[in-house]
Amino acid sequence: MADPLIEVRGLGRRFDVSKPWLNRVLEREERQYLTATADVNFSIARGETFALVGESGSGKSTIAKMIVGLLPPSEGQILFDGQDMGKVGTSELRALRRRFQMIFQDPFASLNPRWRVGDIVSEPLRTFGLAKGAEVTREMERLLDTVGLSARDAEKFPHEFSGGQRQRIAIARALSAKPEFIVCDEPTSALDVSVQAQILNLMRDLQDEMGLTYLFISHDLSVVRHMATRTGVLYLGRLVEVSEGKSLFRDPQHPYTKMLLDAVPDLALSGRRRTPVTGEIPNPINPPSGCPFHPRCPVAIDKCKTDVPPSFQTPNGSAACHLLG
Ligand SMILES: Nc1ncnc2c1ncn2[C@@H]1O[C@H](COP(=O)(O)OP(=O)(O)OP(=O)(O)O)[C@@H](O)[C@H]1O
Repeated sequence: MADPLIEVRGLGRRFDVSKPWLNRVLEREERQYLTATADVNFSIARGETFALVGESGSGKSTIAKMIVGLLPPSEGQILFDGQDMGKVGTSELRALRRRFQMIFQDPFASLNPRWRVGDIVSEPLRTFGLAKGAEVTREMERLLDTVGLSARDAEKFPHEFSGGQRQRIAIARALSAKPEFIVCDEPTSALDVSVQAQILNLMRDLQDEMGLTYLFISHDLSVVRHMATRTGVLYLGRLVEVSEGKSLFRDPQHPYTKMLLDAVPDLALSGRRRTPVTGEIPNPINPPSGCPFHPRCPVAIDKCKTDVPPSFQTPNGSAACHLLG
């Protein structure tokens, strides 16, 4: 990819989930680690919406948090505009931080309930020195207008708004830092379906107007189909398939992607035979050897039990499956 804004290389994160020291000694247990993500690689081009999709616990939020610097990676690199985030100094990091923002699933939790909306939205303007004096108010009111709210809303508190309006406030706040890249972690999954569509359309309009780049995280394939320019499918912390545009939905390559799509009745099968959803997601503390999907895979071969599959080129992207090699 020419000139990606974000590059993620070999990104992994483990969590120490050991019992307290005394219990370990008494029960003769070793320390335990949970692998939330392992060897994740992808790039996001400027102006693109890269979606990460996967079931609960597949590692979506962990990746999002590492990218915005809320969680240090256990291994791998994150490059923002060519700069290795793990190697930049504090002042450079602060300057870079302004350029990427995050929108969370629950806007109520991410908005300070004791602050008025005007202060919430204008705080990044002051923090990053983007406006001074009367300019701050003018810019804050312009941002409220941009997201479909009004200047009168500036005096209110977050609890006076509906869920959709609160997400608009969170978007205005994110935009006030004048970011290039926004990580959207399940931004509409707490909202009613009709409100979801309004927020998704607002996000798309803002992207067109401002040339924003999105990492869009969702477990909802219908939402991903609406938003994504490219989609990555996560299974047990590993990226199993990446595909361009709508091709993931028309022509999925990885057996897990097929199973995931087939679990959604509204998504057309386009002539494929339905792959039945079988088995449970394994425990990430003790993941299967080889391909993590092999215990649930209807077409697994012996090699899948022993060897982690590399990523192979597919007609519209790549997929990590031995059968595609
Ligand atoms: N702080 C933590 N300590 C221990 N385990 C964690 C921690 N954070 C996440 N995990 C585990 O890491 C794995 C990935 O979690 P993550 O929240 O990234 O998944 P997700 O795909 O975002 O799921 P969801 O859609 O439910 O939020 C899960 O098994 C989760 O239990």
